Amino acid sequence: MKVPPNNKQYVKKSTQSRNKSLSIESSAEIRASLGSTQNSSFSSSYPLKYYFTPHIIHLWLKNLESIVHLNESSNKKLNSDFISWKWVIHREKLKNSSSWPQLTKEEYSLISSYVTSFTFSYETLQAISAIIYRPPQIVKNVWESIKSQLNLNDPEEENIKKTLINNSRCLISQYNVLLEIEKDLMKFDESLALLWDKNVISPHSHPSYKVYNNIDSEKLPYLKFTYENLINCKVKSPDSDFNYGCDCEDNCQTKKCSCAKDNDGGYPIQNGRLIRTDVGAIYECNSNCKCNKHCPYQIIQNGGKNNGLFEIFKTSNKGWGLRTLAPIKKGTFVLEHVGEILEPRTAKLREVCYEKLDMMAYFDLDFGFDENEKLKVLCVDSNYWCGASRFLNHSCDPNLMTIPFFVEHKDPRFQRLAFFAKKNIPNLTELTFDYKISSVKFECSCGSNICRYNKNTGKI
Ligand SMILES: C[S@@+](CC[C@H](N)C(=O)[O-])C[C@H]1O[C@@H](n2cnc3c(N)ncnc32)[C@H](O)[C@@H]1O
Repeated sequence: MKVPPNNKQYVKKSTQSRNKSLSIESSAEIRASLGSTQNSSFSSSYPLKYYFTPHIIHLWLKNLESIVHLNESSNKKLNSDFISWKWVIHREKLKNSSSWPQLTKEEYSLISSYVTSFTFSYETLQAISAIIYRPPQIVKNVWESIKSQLNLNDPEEENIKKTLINNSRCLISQYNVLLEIEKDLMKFDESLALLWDKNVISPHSHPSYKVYNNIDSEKLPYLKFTYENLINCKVKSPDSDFNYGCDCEDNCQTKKCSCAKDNDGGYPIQNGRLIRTDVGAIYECNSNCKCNKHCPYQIIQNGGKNNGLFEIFKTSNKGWGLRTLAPIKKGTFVLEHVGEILEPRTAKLREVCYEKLDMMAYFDLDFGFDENEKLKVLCVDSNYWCGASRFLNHSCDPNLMTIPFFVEHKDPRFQRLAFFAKKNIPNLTELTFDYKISSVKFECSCGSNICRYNKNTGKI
């Protein structure tokens, strides 16, 4: 079985941490919830993270999200059952057994508690399967037998459809996605050991960035490249009160422009360069404004698609990295950090999964929010849907810095993230920024002589 040379993917980029409320014991559990009984192939001495490509993790998470997003009260019961020690221990035991033992009384009564309080649905079935770590078919059989004892109707295909239709449109679209995902995951089950075999996994996605590897034979993982944020369907639309623009008749040539005034101390980019670094966030003109794209307050939004200037390359000690193929002047907008925008509950769920796999790939969009407003804070996940910035490594002496910015929606939740050059950056230099990780455990290979994590130079 082949194991990738370096599959450490991410570290947490936000300084704010969240509490755990849902625990995912192992991916085998999810496979079990999808009907696989071949859990023995999964036990191995290799850490779980070695088995997962960003694509697989993405599919896996999507499936899990559809399970836990039923409704508030259903979720409460499902979550508390999922994390209760009783079922955690139970799952551990089942994971180590080579065949499925007979259903226990406790498992039966757990299923029973759902039959009496929940409407049958595909999602509930999967969630129960995940809690007790049994294939959904077993759970379904028990569900049906309990229903018939209670003299209730058997779950029919039509009933399932009706339940789904009664739920939100979002859930219906998820149902189809779920079926697709299930197919994919079944394939994944069969070829688990081959996942990292270069002959089987050829590069599927074709980023429009150059890719260069003179270190080893590893190919770029299968990712979905995007230039714009993709908004997850569970995220509430921006508040329309914040969709406004300026009335400038002169293409914003005077400082009277109301968008420019949104910026503390005035619009901070002049002649294409950031003139102040103490800006909280940058506000730009947008399609609601009377100006055209030649207005001086539309710099970031017009520079984001410059993908010819970067190269994704293999570093000797940090996995893949990103470097510039042209010199960059201090203060220039370099690129936007894009990915999938998630609402806090989905983000929290993914965080738990990523933590288990020791790979974090998200930014909290928390600029301007205080500690009490965490439930409003959206998050960018760039594990799978991503831009070139996904490959930016950490440095304690970075050449990039992040600044939030707003264009179309000035709704504070929908802030976007821009990387600006902190210094003049010569051609072929690796682009880096400071992840601001507080953990002492971070094994930093930035190589800077002011490295905070290095025993000799560090302060952390
Ligand atoms: C956002 S990803 C960057 C791209 C990554 N190198 C890759 O190959 O996909 C973050 C991950 O890169 C690696 N990394 C980034 N900066 C690093 C550093 N200074 N020292 C060691 N590893 C680093 C860690 O494995 C981290 O989890």
